[in-house]
Amino acid sequence: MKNELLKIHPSASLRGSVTLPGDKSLSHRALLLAALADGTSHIRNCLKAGVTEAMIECLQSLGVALEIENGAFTGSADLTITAQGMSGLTRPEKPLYCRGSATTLRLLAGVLAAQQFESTLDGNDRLRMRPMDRIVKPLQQKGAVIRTANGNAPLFFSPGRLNPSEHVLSVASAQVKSALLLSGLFTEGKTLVFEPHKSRDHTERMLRILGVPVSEWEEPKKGYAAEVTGPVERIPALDLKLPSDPSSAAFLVVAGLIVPDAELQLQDVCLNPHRTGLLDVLISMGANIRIEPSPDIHGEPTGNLYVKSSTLAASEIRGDTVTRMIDEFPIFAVAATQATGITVISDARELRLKESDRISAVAEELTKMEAKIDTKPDGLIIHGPVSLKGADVDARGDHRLAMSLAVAGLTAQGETTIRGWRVLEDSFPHFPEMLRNLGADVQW
Ligand SMILES: O=C(O)C1=C[C@@H](OP(=O)(O)O)[C@@H](O)[C@H](O)C1
Ligand SMILES: C=C(OP(=O)(O)O)C(=O)O
Repeated sequence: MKNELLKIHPSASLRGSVTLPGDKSLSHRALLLAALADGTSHIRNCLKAGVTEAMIECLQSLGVALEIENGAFTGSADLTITAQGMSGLTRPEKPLYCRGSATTLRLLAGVLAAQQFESTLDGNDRLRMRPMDRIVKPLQQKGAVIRTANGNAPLFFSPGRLNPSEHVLSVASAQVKSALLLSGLFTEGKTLVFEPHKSRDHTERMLRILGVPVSEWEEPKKGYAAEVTGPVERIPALDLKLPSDPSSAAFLVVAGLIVPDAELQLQDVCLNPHRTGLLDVLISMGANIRIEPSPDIHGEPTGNLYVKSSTLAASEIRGDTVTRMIDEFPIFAVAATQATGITVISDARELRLKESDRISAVAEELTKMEAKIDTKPDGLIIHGPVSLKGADVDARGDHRLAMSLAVAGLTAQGETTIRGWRVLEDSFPHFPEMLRNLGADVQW
């Protein structure tokens, strides 16, 4: 098949300034809250990629009117969304298909659990393998009526009455926390969620700027609390310009560090403190990254990043840092192959439950490029620095693995070919083009 392979050759230099697509997590929340708002919302710089297209299609099936203003597939789009308020969604005629996006499915679950109509949430084969009990059980505890296929998608929702509830999560998860807080908007009384480490708090921040109070505190035994009180009668229409995605920025940050003569500027990146784990870790490893903060955008810290080629030293990562860089481990592993010493990642069992088993997949694919990586049940041990060798590698249906392998290819001797690379269109459709514009030798 034509264009089946992405081919990468080593790059001596990478230079330029880029604006990345809108943040994936913020785009999901903005779309969903706009679908519950009163009237017409405007979302600028919304991520326009596979995962948000899934959310857009699901919302259209729920009766929400969406217009994509600039139309072009640029990685971001300006959207106009017209909705009928908190009780304005309508019964979908067919199952809502979330492709491979757990964020889409889990956030929607929180809202569908509260509707007075039946609906079904489903996804692709990989999403059907990911654990959904983590949202289904607490939502059932609140009174939601949900049937599953053994704790996995598809999820079948029937009308139920939601009760106030308290949940103590065993693993920090912004998707689970957000699903519960969203269901709390439809619950008479309090919905309270504790998590052991604080995960990204975009839902809390966005609800607050829309005038919905969210209380947060910390308790010694139960952890970090987030609480909403419902029912919320009305959400005003949104008018938001979203900052760029730090998880997409991560690929260019690492490319800028490991390519020999590199100097990159990344504009308007979301710097929510629960997303900046990778930057903190890389800086502690000696990375030449300058962060220039700009004024907050709609309650989210934002800034420009300046990255230059660097010499890295190995690091140990565990605990809440894992939560703060949960999507960045595939690309972090590439950086660690170039760092002097042994990098150890622990407490990261969750990585086995993402788009791929990111512990095995990262180790196996980078080993094909002659990286020295051992796996543990809860993480990776990476020995560096090694001279990577170009190889024939596989994205395994995981957008973040595809882009990480492409960045590894920029420093590998010879040619790296990536099978199944188009999966990167799930979150960053213009990544290969952007790399090429910065001076990389990338072909497809
Ligand atoms: O809430 C979100 O937007 C997300 C939360 C994280 O998942 P978990 O909640 O499963 O940790 C992250 O991996 C995902 O890409 C986006
Ligand atoms: C894990 C991810 O997404 P999701 O859980 O939404 O599929 C990701 O984007 O890296």
